[in-house]
Amino acid sequence: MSLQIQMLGTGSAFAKNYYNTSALIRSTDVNILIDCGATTPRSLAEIGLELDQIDGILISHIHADHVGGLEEVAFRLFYQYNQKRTKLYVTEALAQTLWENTLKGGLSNPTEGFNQLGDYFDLVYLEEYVPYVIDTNLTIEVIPTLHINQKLNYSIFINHRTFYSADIQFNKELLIQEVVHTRNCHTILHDCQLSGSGFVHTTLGELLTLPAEIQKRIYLMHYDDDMPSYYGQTGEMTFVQQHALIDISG
Ligand SMILES: O=c1ccn([C@@H]2O[C@@H]3COP(=O)(O)O[C@H]3[C@H]2O)c(=O)[nH]1
Ligand SMILES: [Zn+2]
Ligand SMILES: [Zn+2]
Repeated sequence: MSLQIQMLGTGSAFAKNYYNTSALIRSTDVNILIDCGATTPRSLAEIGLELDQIDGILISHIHADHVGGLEEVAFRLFYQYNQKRTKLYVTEALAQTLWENTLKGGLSNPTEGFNQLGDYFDLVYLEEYVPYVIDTNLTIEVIPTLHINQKLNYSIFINHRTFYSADIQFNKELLIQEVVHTRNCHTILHDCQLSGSGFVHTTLGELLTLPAEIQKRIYLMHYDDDMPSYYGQTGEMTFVQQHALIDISG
């Protein structure tokens, strides 16, 4: 069984040298996208993956660097790919706000009679903390995490053993207790704000307070353009590079 994560982008919301952070889960049988920022369609084109080769899209939260490419994907699947549909993995609450507050303006179409998210995507509602089996080799689970006060946000477990933070404020207890001690995740993909105070993201300084044994499992993503100047300053953690493939089959 082959299971890999390919980073489509590794940059922060404001990075210009790196695409928006998003990832492709590539299993033997399916390709599942985690988030779809404004730059994600370009990154997919660069790796030669057609939109109709994506079996589903999982959304963490509705900031534009995570959902800004969804309108393009929806339109292109419909108009360029012969009304091809893909699955959208979301909690019901997130689906509601994703449509009402992000996509409705562009995607609603009175002529076609389109006025809901389900007119473009096959909605698969995820329950928080409930593993969802995509196929025999791939299970995903979303857990609510804190990013912006009172805004829906999810982090993701892949096959129980890989943790994808998406955008979160530092949560040391979650990482130590749940991610490492309870689940023994071998791979942790974590957002990382390199300078300044965190406020809505996890900072490099915060991640450096983790034990080395945990740092060894961490790939840093969602970084700013000054990332190269931090080489050698990330303890046991590694910057994941755009388009890099990480084997998570273990
Ligand atoms: O309360 C707020 C809300 C937002 N922001 C900035 O806007 C960005 C939106 O995308 P992001 O979540 O990747 O990163 C966020 C931050 O850079 C912030 O600093 N404080
Ligand atoms: Zn972001
Ligand atoms: Zn965000």
